[in-house]
Amino acid sequence: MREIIENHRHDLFDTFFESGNFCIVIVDQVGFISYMNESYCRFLNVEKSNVIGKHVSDVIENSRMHIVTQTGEEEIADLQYIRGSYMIANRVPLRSEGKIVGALGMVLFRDTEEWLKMNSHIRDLLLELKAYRSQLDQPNGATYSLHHIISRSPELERLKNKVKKIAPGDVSVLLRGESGTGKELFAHSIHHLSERSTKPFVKVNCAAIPEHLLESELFGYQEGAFTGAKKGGKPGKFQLADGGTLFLDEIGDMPLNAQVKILRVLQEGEVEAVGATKPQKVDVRIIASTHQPLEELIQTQHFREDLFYRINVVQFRIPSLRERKEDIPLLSKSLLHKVTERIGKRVTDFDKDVYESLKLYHWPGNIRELENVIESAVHLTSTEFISIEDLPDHIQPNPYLGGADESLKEIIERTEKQAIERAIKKADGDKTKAAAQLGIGKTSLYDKVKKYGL
Ligand SMILES: Nc1ncnc2c1ncn2[C@@H]1O[C@H](COP(=O)(O)OP(=O)(O)OP(=O)(O)O)[C@@H](O)[C@H]1O
Repeated sequence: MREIIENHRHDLFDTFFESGNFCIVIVDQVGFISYMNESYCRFLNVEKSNVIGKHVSDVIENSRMHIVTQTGEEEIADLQYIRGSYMIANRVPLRSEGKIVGALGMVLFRDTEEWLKMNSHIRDLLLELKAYRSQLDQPNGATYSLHHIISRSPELERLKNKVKKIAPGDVSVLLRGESGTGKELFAHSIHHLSERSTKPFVKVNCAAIPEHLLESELFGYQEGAFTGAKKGGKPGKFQLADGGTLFLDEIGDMPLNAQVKILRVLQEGEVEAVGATKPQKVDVRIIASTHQPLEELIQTQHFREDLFYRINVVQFRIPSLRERKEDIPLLSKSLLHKVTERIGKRVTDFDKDVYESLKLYHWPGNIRELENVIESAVHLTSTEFISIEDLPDHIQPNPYLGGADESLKEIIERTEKQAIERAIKKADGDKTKAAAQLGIGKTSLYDKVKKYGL
């Protein structure tokens, strides 16, 4: 930096002072002009050669440069009436070896028009920023995007890539997978990546709404539609999702009569609120999810085939956690971070053998279950690390099973040795008694004692 200044002092001076639209003037300690750049000369309509050496008050109307050299106080963004309008200027005293040797003046805006233009430009940008901020603050219902889906397995990476491809369109998506595999996260992510991302994302838990309320929940009702109906009526989930995405969670649990009605809305693009006299246009993208075998439900007439084809345009199967065990360490770390942040306890990692145990378990509840296990371990641990003992019993490795790389013969022999040892100890060294307790002959016991060197 220093080198640049030393070596190119003149060029730098010219670049800064002479280029662009800045108007710059430098005066000595009593206010005589030592320098005025081209831009300022043009603005004042004066010749450079004529102004150097003149007193600033003779050249610039209402100048305060000579005052600043006296007061030693800088004046920032000061309004100065000049050539019929106000300009905005900075005036800074120049010091050398502690003494004021002059002052530098710089016109920021040559008239208030220029300032107003800039002002309105900035205001416009600020308004735009505010609009974006309020859009972000106004939750549209979709909180998660693809980067919240933690994974390293090729299966999930492939899935994420496919999601990126189909998200922008309007096709209906059916998400399948066991409970807790992350279907809802994927639904959020699809919405986020779609052109509807600024519009609402509305979730309907089809399994949780009582059958008699389903119709009014989904399609809304008009004022006075039934006793107890709210004044002014109530919009349904379809109306709330208008322009955005409707996520039909657990669609396999939806009653048949509601299936018929949903199908009609999807076919006609219109909903009829309970008690309404005419239908209302709605534009929603459907994402449905299920852990149920819909094809079997169709066979047993619990799910309508026509609705199935309507929602099953693109289908994704989210693999269970046991099918992607390589995701477990990364997921566990990320969930540990999430849990510790939520409950405010400092726990930073897992002992190495914990990862092994987590990989051996079959995770019927998938990631939701993993999160619960981690949360309980965080509560139980008294150190910064989670150890095997902090895991629930059913996840702790079975001591008889041993490590994953042991052969069946090794596991059997190790277990046999431990059982014989324990029986002999229990019988206070009486081998006849120990053999009887184990249900084997005395000779057989002696052979094994010899074999295992007991
Ligand atoms: N890949 C992942 N990375 C991080 N968190 C995940 C991941 N997958 C799922 N989760 C978390 O696991 C929990 C269950 O996920 P989600 O609700 O999306 O599953 P689901 O398949 O919709 O379950 P259900 O069928 O029971 O509704 C949530 O807390 C979610 O944040």
